[in-house]
Amino acid sequence: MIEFQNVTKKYGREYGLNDVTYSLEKGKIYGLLGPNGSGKSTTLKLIAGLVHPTSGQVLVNGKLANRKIANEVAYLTELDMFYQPFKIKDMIDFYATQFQDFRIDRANELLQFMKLDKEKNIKQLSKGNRGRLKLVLALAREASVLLLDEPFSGLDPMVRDSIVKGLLSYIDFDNQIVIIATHEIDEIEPLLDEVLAIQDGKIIGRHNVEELREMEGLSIIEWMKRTFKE
Ligand SMILES: Nc1ncnc2c1ncn2[C@@H]1O[C@H](COP(=O)(O)OP(=O)(O)OP(=O)(O)O)[C@@H](O)[C@H]1O
Repeated sequence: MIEFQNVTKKYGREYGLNDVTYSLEKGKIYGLLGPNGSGKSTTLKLIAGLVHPTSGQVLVNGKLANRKIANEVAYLTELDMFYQPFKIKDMIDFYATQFQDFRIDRANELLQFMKLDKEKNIKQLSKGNRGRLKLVLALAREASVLLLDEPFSGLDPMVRDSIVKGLLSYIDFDNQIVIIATHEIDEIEPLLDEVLAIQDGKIIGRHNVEELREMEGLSIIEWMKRTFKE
């Protein structure tokens, strides 16, 4: 379980998050949706223990989220974090030394699925293939929390669909909490259990996706247009 308790994160005078309180349960896939600068990355960084709240606290599985929480949280960042002189296989080995829950057999399977050649140098990879490699590294871990920040950026629309479907087979639906922060809502709609709308550092709406569809007849995009207008 992830708990935000009156969490504020300020960067100088700027608010990244502004007094948010909510919790997320295991076994669900959440979409964190909002415009640029709304606080999506800040939210994920707080859960990953990479930044600290200015006030309030973030708990992951009952523990304060600090650097040590990286053992339990797999985080796909929007930034390029690759060490350029490495080959893909070196990156896989490096991750295996960093994280006990990293499964090399699963990484190899994912590399095949993503059509990546282990012998390729990282610096030779196109933006799309770097995006694929980031997904491989995050999904090869058996972490209780999986954070995906813009996981499909750089991937061409032709393959996004099949990659999104492929993702499903690497998610542990009973035990993992998955949070996907993205602008590409169409592709991920079938994956999501719940959506959270974030704006100006505040959660301004939260909904179960099936209920939206069945009871209100709304797609996520329609719900968002409504939520962000209010
Ligand atoms: N390191 C930083 N220093 C100063 N301000 C920051 C920093 N990181 C984020 N902010 C500010 O905090 C707010 C939230 O930023 P955040 O990156 O969390 O938004 P986001 O929703 O992820 O945006 P995007 O969709 O553009 O990636 C923004 O106003 C941003 O300018």
